[in-house]
Amino acid sequence: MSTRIAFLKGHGTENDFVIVPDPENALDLTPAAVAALCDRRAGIGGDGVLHVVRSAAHPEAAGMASRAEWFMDYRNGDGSVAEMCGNGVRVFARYLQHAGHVDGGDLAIATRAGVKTVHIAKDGDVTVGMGSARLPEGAVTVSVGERSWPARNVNMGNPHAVAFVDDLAHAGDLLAQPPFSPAAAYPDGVNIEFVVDRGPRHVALRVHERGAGETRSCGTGACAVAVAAARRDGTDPAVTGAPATYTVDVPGGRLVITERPDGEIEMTGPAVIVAEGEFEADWLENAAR
Ligand SMILES: N[C@H](CCC[C@H](N)C(=O)O)C(=O)O
Repeated sequence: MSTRIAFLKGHGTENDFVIVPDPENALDLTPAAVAALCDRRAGIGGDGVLHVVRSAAHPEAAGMASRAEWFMDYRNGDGSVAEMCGNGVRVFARYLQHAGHVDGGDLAIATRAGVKTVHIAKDGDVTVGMGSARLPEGAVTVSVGERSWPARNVNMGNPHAVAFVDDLAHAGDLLAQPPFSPAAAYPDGVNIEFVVDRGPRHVALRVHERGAGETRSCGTGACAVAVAAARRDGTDPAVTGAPATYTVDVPGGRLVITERPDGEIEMTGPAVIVAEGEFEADWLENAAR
């Protein structure tokens, strides 16, 4: 019997993750190993992996170790690396609390998009300081079948194209990534959100995520949608001087996004640890071949 490796399953509004605690960064989590873990038939299953590493033990996070003890080494389910995962940070914080590494309240987590401040509330919700959005210039178009829409290019540390549509069904089956143009707008790929209105400052989305396909929720995507909606609605906090709060319904639940006049964006939503277990190191090695 080979070494057994501990894992947990968690989700944030049904964006689900395989959590792999590895404080000393001892595991060689190759893209193939991540894809094997995320395989919903032959593996554990998930939209991505949250590799839990002490910041001081990871070359990409050592510089943040004085500000954040833990580094979220996030991987998409296809094995690719992404700069940031908003639902992932909430679940990561919940794991740190579950494992006894932190109490509730305030903590900081290192990510590839910098150190994020997190608050674990007593009511179970987790709030993440997501930083501010960048809005690259240039028109972008996304298409599904015969339909095309203008999209807002929003970067939350990772790239998003936000399209406002009349009906979320117009996004089709989202089995493949919708075509976008110009290709140069997103040289490293893109997460594409389709958005409808549900009421004043209340929207709903579907999303095709880079490296994961259609997911039940995308935290950075919900932030990108709130930012795009505020620019559309004339509620841009940098212009009005007042915070803009949007309720964003995702297929897996509800997120609340507040953008402040200084540009800082906060996202609040649930985070749940569903199960924990072990897998055989030999299994992963063979599955990842
Ligand atoms: N697929 C995304 C990363 C995960 C984002 C999403 N799960 C979130 O909660 O922000 C990307 O490649 O940029």
